[in-house]
Amino acid sequence: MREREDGNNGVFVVFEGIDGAGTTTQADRYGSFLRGRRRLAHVTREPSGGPMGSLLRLVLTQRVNLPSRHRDATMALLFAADRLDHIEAEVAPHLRDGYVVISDRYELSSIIYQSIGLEDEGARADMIAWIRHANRHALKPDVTVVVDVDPEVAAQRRRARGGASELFEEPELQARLARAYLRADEIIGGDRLVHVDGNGDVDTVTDAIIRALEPYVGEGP
Ligand SMILES: Nc1ncnc2c1ncn2[C@@H]1O[C@H](COP(=O)(O)OP(=O)(O)O)[C@@H](O)[C@H]1O
Ligand SMILES: Cc1cn([C@H]2C[C@H](O)[C@@H](COP(=O)(O)OP(=O)(O)O)O2)c(=O)[nH]c1=O
Repeated sequence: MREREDGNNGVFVVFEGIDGAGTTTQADRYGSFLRGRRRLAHVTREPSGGPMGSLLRLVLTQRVNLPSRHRDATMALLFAADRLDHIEAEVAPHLRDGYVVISDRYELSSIIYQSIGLEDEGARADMIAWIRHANRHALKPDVTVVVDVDPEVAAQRRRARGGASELFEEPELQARLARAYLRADEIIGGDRLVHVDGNGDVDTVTDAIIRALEPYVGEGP
């Protein structure tokens, strides 16, 4: 356990990937693995369960519609606001208490999803810089795990999971998102990021995640 400059003792881990990559499954399993090793672990997700996160869930399920002209920017601002609320209400208090906090999605989702609609490289780079600026007060994760999965595999898993499809769940868009996640290091160079192949069965992926995170989280209390 480390005493960080910001007074947090815990470790902040983020799981990222396209829809159906298995991040929810793997975040839960990693939390259970840590608890089995007698570590304090708290699993959470974005959009959060707070007021802005609840509004975002209504947008994602298309029960609330945002103005179409600046939808990406509006979404990025809502996600950034939800993130600050999530940190203050849930992430930071657990880190202060020494927990490993595992968030299913965080800033990288905003960077990738809210810029993917821009075809022009320059316009996309500008948008990413603006999103990062909007998130400048958000605590940096100690490590982000990107669970890379072929879009066809993820689509199959979403079908098996069932439920209504959400805002971003179109095959062509998901394929572009998968390519963007593979290149995440180029986008957020400097931040600690590890890639794990998420195409295997659940246990194989969990084992790979445990190995990849060991240098950052450790195994013992
Ligand atoms: N490695 C895996 N192999 C097969 N099915 C998986 C795997 N990981 C997750 N699933 C299943 O795929 C569906 C989507 O997984 P989920 O964890 O909800 O994905 P995400 O949170 O990334 O959208 C769920 O029904 C889950 O049980
Ligand atoms: C946190 C975050 C999520 N999202 C999107 C990604 C997902 O499509 C959706 C989260 O929905 P969720 O139901 O959690 O999807 P999944 O379990 O499949 O990951 O919100 C953004 O576009 N920007 C963000 O900053």
